[in-house]
Amino acid sequence: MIIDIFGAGSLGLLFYSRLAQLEENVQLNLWTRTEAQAALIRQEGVHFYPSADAAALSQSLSISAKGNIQTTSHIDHTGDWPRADVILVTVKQTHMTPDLIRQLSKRVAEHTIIIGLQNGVRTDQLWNDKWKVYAGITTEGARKLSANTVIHSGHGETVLGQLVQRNNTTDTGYEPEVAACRQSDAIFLLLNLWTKAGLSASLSNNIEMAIYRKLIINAVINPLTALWRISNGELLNSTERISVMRQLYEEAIHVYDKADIEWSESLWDDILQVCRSTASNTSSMLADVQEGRRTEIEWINGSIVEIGRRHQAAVPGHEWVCRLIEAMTIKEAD
Ligand SMILES: NC(=O)C1=CN([C@@H]2O[C@H](COP(=O)(O)OP(=O)(O)OC[C@H]3O[C@@H](n4cnc5c(N)ncnc54)[C@H](OP(=O)(O)O)[C@@H]3O)[C@@H](O)[C@H]2O)C=CC1
Ligand SMILES: CC(C)(CO)C(=O)C(=O)O
Repeated sequence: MIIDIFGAGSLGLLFYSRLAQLEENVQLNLWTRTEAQAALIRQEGVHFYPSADAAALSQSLSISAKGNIQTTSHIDHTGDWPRADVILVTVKQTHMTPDLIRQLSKRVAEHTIIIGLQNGVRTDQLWNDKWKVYAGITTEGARKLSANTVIHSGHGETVLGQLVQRNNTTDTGYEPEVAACRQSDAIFLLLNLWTKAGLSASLSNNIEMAIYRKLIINAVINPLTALWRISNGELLNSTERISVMRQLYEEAIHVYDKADIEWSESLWDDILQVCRSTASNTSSMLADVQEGRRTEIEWINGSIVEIGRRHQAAVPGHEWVCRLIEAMTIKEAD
């Protein structure tokens, strides 16, 4: 099986390190942005900490480079390479440019499955509608320490479900009846490999619900941790913080109701539980702000604002956090 990974950041290096350890007949192609990173990984491989505890004890595994490690700009010179069976897209929403999609298209054949692992949702039409695109909603935690060092900081699970794209007349951009879609054999092979690699994954018949559940979790936790510069667990340390979280939550479910987006009664408790179970985490948005990188706010709270706008539902809290976060990072943005 040929598996391409686009983006050698935290998640990309995690999947690469896990899959590279398999004895199975897997051809890996890892696509980086810079030649410096590709050269370093080709030369030294990846230093992989399989857990946060292993990182605390400085016990990393040395993963030798396996397969091809190249920059995405090299992709135009790989015309005769066999196309990928599976493409894991592990760049951020901010990196999903038309140029990246064009480069990725060079690796796509009719049978190729593309799995996007981004947080947040897009309201624009990104993918070629002939491609088999899946969403991967993951609670795995990964943290890149250097260009070739990564920690598997939290063991979670990944839910995969096929997105059936349709035209722009809908709220979500995707058909909900994914159960009807024929799941390709490659996805089952991938799930099997994923399990052998020590990762947990399953297929969902209602990926929409998983996507919008994760969206609210991120929309409540990420901007507030970034604004207050606190860990996820510290959100629960005062009633004032919890009441701001609650406002964002209530605005979001009001929008979901107006837009007919399904949500579960346990959602508020789920958010509190994520704060507890990832208590020491630096949220990805706080990490972006600390590093001066552009955040994914536009695809997280920004999508809630956009759906609210289309359904005349007021979302002042989400509008404010978008403005506050955008103003925090704008001068550092690349
Ligand atoms: N990390 C985690 O635990 C989780 C992350 N997610 C989601 O997964 C996505 C990825 O997150 P994460 O791995 O943390 O992000 P990172 O920023 O660590 O990784 C993104 C990588 O994409 C690379 N990249 C950017 N543009 C290109 C390009 N044109 N060609 C090739 N590579 C490129 C970046 O390279 P460079 O560094 O050189 O710019 C970077 O290494 C996000 O949407 C995030 O919200 C979801 C759940 C958990
Ligand atoms: C679930 C959560 C909030 C964990 O940190 C996350 O997905 C993120 O930081 O982006």
